[in-house]
This record gives sequence, structure tokens and C-alpha cells, in this order.
Amino acid sequence: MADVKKVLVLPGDGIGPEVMTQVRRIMGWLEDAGKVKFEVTEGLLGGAAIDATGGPMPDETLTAAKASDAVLLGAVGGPKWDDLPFDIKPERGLLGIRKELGLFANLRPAVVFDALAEASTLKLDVVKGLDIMIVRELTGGIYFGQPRGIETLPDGTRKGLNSLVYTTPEITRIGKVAMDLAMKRGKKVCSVDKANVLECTVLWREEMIKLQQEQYPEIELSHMYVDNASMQLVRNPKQFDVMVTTNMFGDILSDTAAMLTGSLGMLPSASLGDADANGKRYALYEPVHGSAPDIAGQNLANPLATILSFTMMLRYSFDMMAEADLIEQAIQTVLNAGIRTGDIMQEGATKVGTVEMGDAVLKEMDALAKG
Ligand SMILES: NC(=O)c1ccc[n+]([C@@H]2O[C@H](COP(=O)([O-])OP(=O)(O)OC[C@H]3O[C@@H](n4cnc5c(N)ncnc54)[C@H](O)[C@@H]3O)[C@@H](O)[C@H]2O)c1
Ligand SMILES: CC(C)[C@H](C(=O)O)[C@@H](O)C(=O)O
Ligand SMILES: [Mg+2]
Repeated sequence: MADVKKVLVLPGDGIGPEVMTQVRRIMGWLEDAGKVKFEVTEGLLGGAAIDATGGPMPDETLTAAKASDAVLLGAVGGPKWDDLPFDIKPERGLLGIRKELGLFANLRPAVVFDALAEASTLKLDVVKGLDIMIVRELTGGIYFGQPRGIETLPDGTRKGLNSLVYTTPEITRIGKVAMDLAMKRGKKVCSVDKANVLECTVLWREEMIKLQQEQYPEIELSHMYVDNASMQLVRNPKQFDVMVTTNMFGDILSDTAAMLTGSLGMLPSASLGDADANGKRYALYEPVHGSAPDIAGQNLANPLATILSFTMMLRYSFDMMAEADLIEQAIQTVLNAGIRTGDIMQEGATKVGTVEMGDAVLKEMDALAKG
């Protein structure tokens, strides 16, 4: 009898449901192959939740997330909800679930498939073989710091305010995630901050240095200001192994890194919490991209970032390395065969839609399974 894994699926908005459908087919394939049994619950988050319940993060979604072994999210947001009051926008649902589940560590790996290195706007040797890991702090920093808001001063001037706040435990725990990952990789961590301007990141840098000296003597730790880091990422990304940074810097740098892989439609992510006393660790997997309203509902979205987020789920939550390898190998073969969604299209390649990309990956999984 195959193991039962409880997965909460949150398709979300825009292209979210379209890319999620392709992952559900892959989940079905694994079940049919007898590799695993998924107990899937589908839930609401973001705009879809607002439409159905009036709020972006219904209690049922949170309860279901806590009861599941892992959560898989498509994307949230879109123009339909842009004019809503700030606190009930779709994006608040995403930030809310990250915070409520304590998902402080966001891993965003930028790995370049050989076939797509050729398509890069950068020189082939700059991106070929690239494999870097961006570790983004996800439940603190300027996204959550208090005080915040928009207020009107007595003279009628309006003031907008957000606060960049990090405490030492918040910095240390994300530093540990980055350094533990680096110990299994190239043993190099680059901590990205703005310590020449922002006191909060002076503390960030000091704590990273302390952590490395006290607990990770084998790690080569370097520091870079975020403006330079964004430039270095496109100039010579292979100088990096693991990058660790704050919530907002990580948001921006990971979209930049996505383009090194060919498209935002290629970058997956895992958001992880700490294990509790019973060893239970919440985890949410989602592509780095958003709901892409410009291409939603047209069978144009690249589903690979979400499929790769699912393979991260197999690896990090379920220890199903062979199955994750199989899916990634299938993707590689599909890309080598020149099958492309529009965002990664190259001259001479075959342009397909979201569903057809799913078909191609499934077909290759069949072929690989038959040997
Ligand atoms: N994790 C999330 O749910 C998430 C992340 C980012 C943005 N958003 C939200 O999504 C909405 C749109 O934001 P945006 O336009 O700034 O960013 P976006 O990531 O949705 O899209 C940016 C560009 O990349 C393209 N793109 C994105 N994903 C793609 C894919 N899988 N295949 C092909 N092309 C793809 C889009 O077509 C668009 O041109 C906003 O409401 C935003 O808040 C949500
Ligand atoms: C939609 C938004 C809240 C989100 C973020 O800024 O974290 C997104 O851009 C991401 O990268 O996951
Ligand atoms: Mg982002």
C-alpha cells in the first residue's frame, strides 16, 4: 500500500489554476504508477477566496494547511481586485498564510537547463550549468515591520510608512538555513544587504559574521550590497553558490535570477518553517511568478515553474528523490527536444501551450518509466 501524503492545493488566480492543472496530472501519474497516494484537498486563497468568501485567506484554508503535509500554490492577484482596500487584497492572503505557518525560509533555486542556456540573452558561458540558491527571509523585514501605514498629518500632508525590522533570532535562523544548504553544496554563502545605508542590515551583517565564525567555520562567507548584487547576478552569476538576503531584496533578486534560467516561468520555490516539538514542519511550494493577468486563460503560461515547485515538494517534504529526479529528467528531455512555451521560445523550436507542455512532460515520464 503506497504511503498517503496529504496535500492542500491552492490554485489561486490568473494562470494559477492553469499551471496547477498540469501538476495535478503529474500527481495522478505518480499515483497510477503506484509510487504514492495523495489525499488532495483543494482550497481558496487570494482573489478566488475574496470572490467566494469576502476575504483573501479564509479560516478553512488555514485549518486545511495546518492539517496537510504540504501546500502547493499557483499564484494570487490580478486587476480585478486591485482597487480593494489594502488589507483584503489577494496578496494579503499569501503574506498571511506565510506568516501564520511560520514559513520564514524561502528557497528559490535558479538552475539553468542546458537547452535554455542557448536561449539566454546573456552569453552562453555565463549561464550554462548555473545552479545557485537564493535564500530569502520570508516572514519579517519591511513586509511585516511595524509601524506601517498611510496617515494624514495635521497640516494635511499624507505620509506613507513601512519599517524594516529584523531581530537577532530572525537573522540567525535564516542564516542557518543558508549555511546548512551551503554545507551540502559549494560551502559558499554571499549575504546580501545594504549595510552602508540601513542600520537594520548592519545588524544583519554582524549576525551573519557571528554565526559563521561560531558555527560554520568551513563556510566561506562574503557580503555584498544589494545594488551591486543585482548587477553581479547578470554579469557573472556563477560566482555565487548560496545567496541569503532579506524579504524584499530576495523578492527582487529572485525575479532577476529567473531571467538567467530563461523565464520567470521556470523558477520554483519552497517556503519552509521550523519543525515543531513533534517534528512537524509546515511547507508551501509555489512558483516565483505571479498570476500573469496578461496571458491568463489563453493556454499560454509556462507550467514548468509550478511543476518544479512540486518536485521541490517531493524532495523537501516527502523524501521522494527518485520521483523528483524522474520529473526533472522528463523536463530536461522535453526542453532538449525543442518543445517550448512562448516565454522560452527560440528560433527553430516547437511552440506549445500550457496543456501541451504538460502532455510532453507526461509522455517523457512514461518513456523514462518504461526504460
Ligand atoms: N506568488 C504570487 O502569487 C505572486 C507573485 C508575484 C506577483 N503576484 C501577483 O500577480 C499579479 C501580476 O503581477 P506581475 O504582472 O507584476 O507579475 P507576474 O509574475 O504575474 O508576471 C510578470 C510577467 O511575466 C510573465 N509570466 C509570469 N509567469 C509566467 C509563466 N508561468 N509563463 C509565461 N509567462 C509568465 C507574465 O506574462 C508577465 O509578462 C499581481 O497581482 C501580483 O501582486 C503574485
Ligand atoms: C505577491 C507578493 C506578495 C509576493 C512577494 O512579494 O513575496 C511575490 O512577489 C513573490 O515573489 O512571492
Ligand atoms: Mg516576487
